Amino acid sequence: MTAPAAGHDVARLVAALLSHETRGTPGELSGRARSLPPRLPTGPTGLGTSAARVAVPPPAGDRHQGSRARAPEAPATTSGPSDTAVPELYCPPPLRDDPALATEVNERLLAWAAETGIYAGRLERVRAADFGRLMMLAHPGTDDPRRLLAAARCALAEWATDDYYCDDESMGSRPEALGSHLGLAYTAMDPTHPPLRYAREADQGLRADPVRVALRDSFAQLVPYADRTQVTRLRQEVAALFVAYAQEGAWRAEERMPAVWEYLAHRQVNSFVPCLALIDVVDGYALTAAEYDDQRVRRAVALAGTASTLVNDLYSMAKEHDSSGRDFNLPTVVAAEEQCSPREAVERSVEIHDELVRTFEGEAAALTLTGSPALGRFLAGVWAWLGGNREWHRGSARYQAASGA
Ligand SMILES: CC(C)=CCC/C(C)=C(\C)COP(=O)(O)OP(=O)(O)O
Repeated sequence: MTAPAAGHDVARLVAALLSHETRGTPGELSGRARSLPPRLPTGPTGLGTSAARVAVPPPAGDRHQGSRARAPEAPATTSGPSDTAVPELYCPPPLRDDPALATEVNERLLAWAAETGIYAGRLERVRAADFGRLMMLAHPGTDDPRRLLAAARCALAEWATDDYYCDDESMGSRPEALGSHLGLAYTAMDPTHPPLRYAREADQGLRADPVRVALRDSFAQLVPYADRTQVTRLRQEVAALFVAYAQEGAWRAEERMPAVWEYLAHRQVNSFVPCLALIDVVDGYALTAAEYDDQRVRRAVALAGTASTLVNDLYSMAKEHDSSGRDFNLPTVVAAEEQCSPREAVERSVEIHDELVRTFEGEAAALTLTGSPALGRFLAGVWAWLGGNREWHRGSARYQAASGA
């Protein structure tokens, strides 16, 4: 069964409820959520599960609520060919829509991208992709553009690593250079300590490439907001992301389509997990390293990270279809393995996505009951991130037009 997606009408209702009534306990909040229209997923819905629901985080201050919500939402399909149109997904709605805040973050991000040199000559496409809007939608717990920008810089630097080194030949990606590019990119996040006689060259090497400049600066600019354990956590997630970029490069070099299980293992790591890892940083609190590393929490984050990235697979299919044909996404991998039609592969991919989201929902709700308040807040932030991520993907020009940003 595919659950209906909640739309802006429900999101506005939630935002209104939260803006006036969020002072209660998570339990009270869940009680209110129960009285909302049944289309709003807030936690497990089976008998006896009402106490174990994910409490949605309060949206940031009133100035960004309600009145600036977007006009009626677009249909839950892409404008691509019908066999790649995206069916409804089991996913929460975005908790806010504040175009002014999105634009502010987007413009600041553009200025930063221009300083670093990433996407030179393509900044208009970056503007149109509207990563500021992604941050605004996915992090409803703050309306501070500086905090949203800190996360946006990291995301854009990670995206640029993918575009420049892995995905996009028109941006200079070369399969044979992938390993050496990723190796040096890592040093932008975790500086090398060369013997003195090589220090100058090493420094010049870091400055010579816009992706390295962007990665280094995105980490440097986290410092006012993130403690050391949070920075270490992000570095670890991005290092794993780079390993998965190399994995994808190997499939290209081998001209091999991975098995579905193998692709899913990959997409857990080549995923938006680095974005999820910054949720507490953006919202101004710190989940302890011990809780983030708890295997149950890692599992929940991995489930959400994979699901949110499968949303990317579904919405970027049309763009990837138009590219060199060397892009991987779940429907393509499913179609190859199951020898089914593109439409059937999309439907199977949606089932996989929905299962992951439902599993996250149930397990996060249980963890919220047993973990610290910070963990509950973090998991609610992940849930909100899922809703913002899906909303951005279905509207972003990045997935409507030719690739490049
Ligand atoms: C923001 C971030 C962590 C990005 C790194 C991983 C990444 C580029 C994705 C998860 C998106 O996947 P894909 O390479 O398919 O991206 P596009 O469809 O080209 O946007």
